[in-house]
Amino acid sequence: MIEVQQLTKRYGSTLALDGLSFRVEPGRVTGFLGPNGAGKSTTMRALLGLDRPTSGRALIGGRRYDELSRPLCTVGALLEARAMHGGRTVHGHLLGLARSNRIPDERVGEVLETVGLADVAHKRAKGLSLGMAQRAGVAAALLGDAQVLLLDEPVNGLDPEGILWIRGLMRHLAGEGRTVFVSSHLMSEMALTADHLIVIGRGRLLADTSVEDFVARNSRSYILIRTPEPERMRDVLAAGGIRADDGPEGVIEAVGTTLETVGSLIAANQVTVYEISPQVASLEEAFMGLTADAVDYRAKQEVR
Ligand SMILES: Nc1ncnc2c1ncn2[C@@H]1O[C@H](COP(=O)(O)OP(=O)(O)OP(=O)(O)O)[C@@H](O)[C@H]1O
Repeated sequence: MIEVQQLTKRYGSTLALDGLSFRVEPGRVTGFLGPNGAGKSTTMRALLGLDRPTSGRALIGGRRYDELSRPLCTVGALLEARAMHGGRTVHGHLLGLARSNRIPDERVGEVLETVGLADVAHKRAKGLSLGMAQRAGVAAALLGDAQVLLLDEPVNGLDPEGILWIRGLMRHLAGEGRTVFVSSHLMSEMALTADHLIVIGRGRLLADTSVEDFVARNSRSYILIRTPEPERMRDVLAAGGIRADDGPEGVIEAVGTTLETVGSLIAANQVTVYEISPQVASLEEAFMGLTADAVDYRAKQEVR
């Protein structure tokens, strides 16, 4: 379990985290979402003892990172894929990590198999593709067989096959009862992978919700109608008990109805229409709506 309590981090005049609190439960994949600069990496770094919070606490299994006796066996983390020294082999890098954490040498072979790098284990890090480096980073995170896993943008640099693999791996690890906390700036990716979502913006909590609820609340569907007779169309819809919202560029959005119902009303009342089509607002749009203020704030800050 991960607990973040009233976490605040200030870098000079930048307030990166502003009293952030949330918990990440075991047995499920929790997506950590926010636009660029929201504070995701800062939170992860605070959890891993790489950044000292200005105030508040970031705990793993009830302890600060620097209080853990065998950190790698408590929390496995993937932060920066290119963190390996270019001259070392993947095998050498993992062996060094294993030995400094009192993890048996055999474990290195096991994790290399798990991430599909057994064949390139003796290649130097600088010769690896970004996708391979990402897999090597995942291998390091798995090395200590930790109950808590922190993955910062793990799909970065992976090809479609790699993306499917990492999704499957995260689900598998959560299925084993582990706490899996994964950051991303893509809502669509998280909707496919995560069970639960923590959404932040400007270092503050914006949402703490199940993916199911987020999808149910934000997948807005409607029938788009483009017509040269908007007033008549509105009257016809109102007479049929259908709500009509104003869409962009003068279109009408009929909510809570079907294409068939609207089509029949149009035919029965002989309204001229240029377009009638079903629409579903994407999760990405819903996410952008939720975080819009946070993004605006940053843009304004940068202009100053
Ligand atoms: N070492 C640092 N010194 C100064 N400011 C920093 C430092 N690290 C982060 N920040 C600032 O803190 C804020 C949060 O950054 P952070 O990297 O945590 O966001 P993020 O959500 O991980 O973004 P991204 O998706 O772009 O990685 C940003 O405004 C960033 O510019």
